[in-house]
Formats: sequence, C-alpha cells, structure tokens
Amino acid sequence: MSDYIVEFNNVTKEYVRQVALQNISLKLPRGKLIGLVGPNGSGKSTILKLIAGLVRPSRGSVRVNGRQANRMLASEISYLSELDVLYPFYTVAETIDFNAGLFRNFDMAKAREMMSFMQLDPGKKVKDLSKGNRGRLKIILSLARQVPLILMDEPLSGLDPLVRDSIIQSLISYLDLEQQTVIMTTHEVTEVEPILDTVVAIQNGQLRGMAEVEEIRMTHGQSLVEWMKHNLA
Ligand SMILES: Nc1ncnc2c1ncn2[C@@H]1O[C@H](COP(=O)(O)OP(=O)(O)OP(=O)(O)O)[C@@H](O)[C@H]1O
Repeated sequence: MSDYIVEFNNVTKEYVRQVALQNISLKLPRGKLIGLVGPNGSGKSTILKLIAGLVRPSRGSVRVNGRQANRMLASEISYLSELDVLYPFYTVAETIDFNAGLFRNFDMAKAREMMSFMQLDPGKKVKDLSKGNRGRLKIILSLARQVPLILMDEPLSGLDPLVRDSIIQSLISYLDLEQQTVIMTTHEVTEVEPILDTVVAIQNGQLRGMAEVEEIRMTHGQSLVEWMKHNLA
C-alpha cells in the first residue's frame, strides 16, 4: 500500500472558459487532517472534485489509494459538498436513516452518538433547522461513514463561532486518523490551525506550498496565517 492516499501527477483542469488548475503535482499522506487553503477561485474545490471523481483531469493523472480516481470509488470516499444537499421534508433521524440505507459503510451508532453530542433534535425537519444545525447534520453524515478518505468542502463557511467550534470538536472526537484521512478546504485558517496536520496552499490554480503545521510553528515560528501570507504573496 502506498504511503500516499492521494497522488496528483501533472494535473491540469480546464473548464470551458477557465483554467482551474495548472500542472499540479502533489502527494498527500495517509492518516492526516489536511487543509487546502487559498483565495477564492484558486482551485481548491476543483481539487476535491477531482479526488472524488466528480470531474476528470484535462491532463495528468489523479490517483486515490493507488487507483485512478473515478466515481466508482464513491464507496471509499465521503464527500461533503459546499451545497445544501439535504432533503427539506425529512427529519434529522430520517435523513440519517436515508444515508444509512445509501451507504453500506455507514456507522449508525456513531451517527446517533454525534447527534446527541451536537444536541440535534432527531424529530425536527431539515427545513426547520437553523443553518448551523444543518451544518452540524452534514458533518454527522460525513463523519459517520467508515471510509478511508473524507473530503470536506468549506465545512465551516457561513456558520457562527459556536457552530464552528462544535464542528471542530466533533472532528477531534469522531475522526479515526488510524484509518481515515481528511482533506478540507477552508478560509477559517486560524480556527482550524490547532487541528490541522498538513496544509497545502493553492493560488491561481497553482501549488504554492505544502507543509506540516507543526513545522511551520516550531521551525519557522510562524502562525498559519503568516505562512500563508508568505506563500501567497
Ligand atoms: N463548472 C465550472 N465551469 C466553469 N468554470 C468553473 C467551474 N467550476 C469552477 N470553475 C472556475 O475554476 C476556478 C477554480 O474554482 P474552484 O471552485 O475550484 O475554486 P475555489 O478555490 O474552491 O474557490 P472558493 O474558495 O471561492 O470556493 C474558478 O475560476 C472558477 O470560476
């Protein structure tokens, strides 16, 4: 088994009128919490979609767990989209049951535990949940899957500090980094800094840097924001 869960080899992704990624080569280690950072439109979501097999590279190759990325790997990948994809008329419990039916590797006990940890009312309909509680529910659905790779596109965006904190706490409590790797895009760099192992900086579709957060702190005496300013000049 390769030490790397994800390998990009000279990947370029062009949409119809837009080059989203230019010649990216990248190896992401297993068992880490990895942050993808960079300005709006830099290509972070496109990286996650390539890994999930939702879009294909225009050139180059993307490998996940040693195999070429494609939608067939969906059973090994949990993908939390930026979009609101919950069904409004289901209750919280029905939403969880529905997902348990969709995915063989869904851990119902873990989902229930997280639901009480996050104080979500199982009987409440999705349409009546606050934005924060919808964010929490999405996190439960994402983390309750027993899969080696969890992708999260902006899990904290637009949520208030309390919700962001409860999501970060649930990542610490419920992630199994012996078995799982998380790759998340985020703009909330200062908030995720304490839990990230590795950070990858992207700008204008190009790789601008990759480092261990511990090393940024210990060797360079920098915060993640300072490191970003240095790399995304
Ligand atoms: N389906 C698409 N068709 C055309 N262009 C697209 C498509 N998806 C993304 N793009 C373009 O590709 C570039 C990279 O977009 P991407 O969503 O990957 O960036 P991002 O770093 O995730 O941005 P943000 O932080 O704003 O979410 C942007 O210029 C965007 O407009």
